[in-house]
Amino acid sequence: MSESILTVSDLNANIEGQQVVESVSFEMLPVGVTALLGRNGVGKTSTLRAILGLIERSGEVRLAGERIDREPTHRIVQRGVGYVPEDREVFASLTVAENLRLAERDSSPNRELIAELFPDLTERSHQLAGTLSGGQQQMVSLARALVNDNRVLLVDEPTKGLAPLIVVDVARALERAAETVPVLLVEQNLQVVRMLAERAIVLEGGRVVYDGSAEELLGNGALTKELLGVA
Ligand SMILES: Nc1ncnc2c1ncn2[C@@H]1O[C@H](COP(=O)(O)OP(=O)(O)OP(=O)(O)O)[C@@H](O)[C@H]1O
Repeated sequence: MSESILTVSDLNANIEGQQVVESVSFEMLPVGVTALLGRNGVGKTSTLRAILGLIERSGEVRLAGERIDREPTHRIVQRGVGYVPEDREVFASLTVAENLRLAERDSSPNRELIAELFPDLTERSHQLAGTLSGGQQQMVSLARALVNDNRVLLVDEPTKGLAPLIVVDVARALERAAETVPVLLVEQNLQVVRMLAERAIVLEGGRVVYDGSAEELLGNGALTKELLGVA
């Protein structure tokens, strides 16, 4: 079995004095997509933000065996933890090309991979990002992370609020991206989870309540209803 790329042990996090992540532990294999699931407000986004040091937290986080939980966020990112936040942070008044250039931190950015994964963005390289559709902005957001070599990519609800056809495009881009970098994916759309993830970790009240096969979870209607609140 391959070694864990991301190991989270007894992670706790608070927002304004409220504990939002409670003793979360899991290991992530260095391949494919691991889905981080759970009902609204159970602490999925907070878990990603705690791994990145964006909120107050305690516990251990290791990247390929090395502790990163005592480092500031910019160092964690430099070490290769890519982040695609929930709110598609693009610079609206800059072009697509400028958005990508600003994200480049490696001396040899993955421009060919971006062109291959997102041909539409290449065509729109001179368009202002603020004039793109939600789906296109999500592609820019993903491309901004993939332009650098990451060891792991944390992606938060990439298909939220997108039209069904665009959801499929985003899922395909993620599937292709996951061939180059392991992805920890927060996703509410279970069709997307089914398509992409082999493994699922489910949170409830800030704690891990399931860690196992995504197929087994989603194939078990009663368990899916119990843990995710949907049939
Ligand atoms: N900025 C904030 N200020 C106060 N409370 C917050 C803040 N951000 C999150 N919380 C609270 O922390 C808890 C966990 O939120 P979090 O966003 O991590 O959950 P989530 O599982 O990602 O939810 P969702 O699926 O709705 O995005 C919730 O109770 C939420 O209300």
